[in-house]
Amino acid sequence: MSGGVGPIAIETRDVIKRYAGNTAVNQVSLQVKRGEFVSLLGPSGCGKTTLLRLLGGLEQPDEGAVLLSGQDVSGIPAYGRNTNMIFQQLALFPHMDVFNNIAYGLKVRKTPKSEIKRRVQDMLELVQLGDYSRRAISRLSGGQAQRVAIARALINKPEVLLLDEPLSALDMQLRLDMQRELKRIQREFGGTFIFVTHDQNEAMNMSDRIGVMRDGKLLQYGTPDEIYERPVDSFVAKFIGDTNLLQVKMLVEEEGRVWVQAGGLKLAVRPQEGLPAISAGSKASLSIRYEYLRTGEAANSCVNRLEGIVTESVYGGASIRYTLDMGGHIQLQASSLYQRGDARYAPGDSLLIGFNPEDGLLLPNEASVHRESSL
Ligand SMILES: Nc1ncnc2c1ncn2[C@@H]1O[C@H](COP(=O)(O)OP(=O)(O)OP(=O)(O)O)[C@@H](O)[C@H]1O
Repeated sequence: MSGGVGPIAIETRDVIKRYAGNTAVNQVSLQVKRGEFVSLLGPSGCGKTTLLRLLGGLEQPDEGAVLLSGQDVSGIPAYGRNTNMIFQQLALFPHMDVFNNIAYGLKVRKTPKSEIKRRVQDMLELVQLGDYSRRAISRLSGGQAQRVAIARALINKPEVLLLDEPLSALDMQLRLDMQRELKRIQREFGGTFIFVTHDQNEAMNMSDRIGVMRDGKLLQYGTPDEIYERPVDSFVAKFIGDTNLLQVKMLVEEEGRVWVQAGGLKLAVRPQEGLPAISAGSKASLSIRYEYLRTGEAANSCVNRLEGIVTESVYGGASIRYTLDMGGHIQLQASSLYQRGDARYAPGDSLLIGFNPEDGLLLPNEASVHRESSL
């Protein structure tokens, strides 16, 4: 298989899946290109696993269609599709060694022995377990077992590999290592991987595109940059990264700026491209990422300048996070890059903070928009 991103590998069209009165997946349309690494991200119960199982044929849609390489595969069970799945419980065969675990799919298909040997060896090289062929499964570390599961799932060259939180049982350091490993394996193998996680950092670290889900809906589908910088609503803004969300009232739009009011504060923000216009007098959310708020000297040159009282100061090595009381029950958090010798503020200090119109994002309050970033 060649690397790079190609035509659409797998796709859902308005897929709906219901369980006894509960709509687990609600009209989801998703397109994943060949060679992409896509994560499905969202809180517990939002429908990620159900969507993955629909892609893999472990569930069938009540409405809508699933297409694999342009062919409608709705109704075709998992064994009839050229997809494969890895679960959190890796389900390796404990009584077989590494070789036989990986070879299993080929043996079932009665592949000639010499070919099995060659392809298992290729897979062992891919996952960097070249010398582990005869090792018992019980004698593998957590990370090695993950690699065996990946090799076993890839040996039949599935068009799409579906991964359901396979790293969530690993401790933090190993989990970070395996994130990098999975990306490397995906690049070398050149396949299409779809990965379910509820960990936003994991999704950001690994993905070409992220699908953010909530209540069975795909709220937004885009690159990590798009999702972080242009979230479609306040839920996505808060779910990915740290952000201040202020309830604001729209005042007027003038000279390319929208003036909004939050408590006693009047703030200028840039009108939003690609989002529905919010009319004067109505309510919206203003999202300002912690790191977009400048503090101290740096705030002086900002269009919006505000004075707050520090209520908390948390030292994080490379940065400091301040919590500020802005009066009128408004609290803001600001994260400043920190180098030894920089000014530091303590609880009780007054601190000037600021941001420019382009660093504030006005968002509709509800998840009332459903936008897919253009492919
Ligand atoms: N087999 C089933 N029968 C009944 N309800 C189900 C079934 N599978 C899932 N659901 C329901 O569908 C909804 C979506 O579940 P799903 O497992 O897809 O969510 P998820 O986002 O993967 O959650 P988690 O991160 O907790 O695994 C939930 O309300 C769940 O209870």
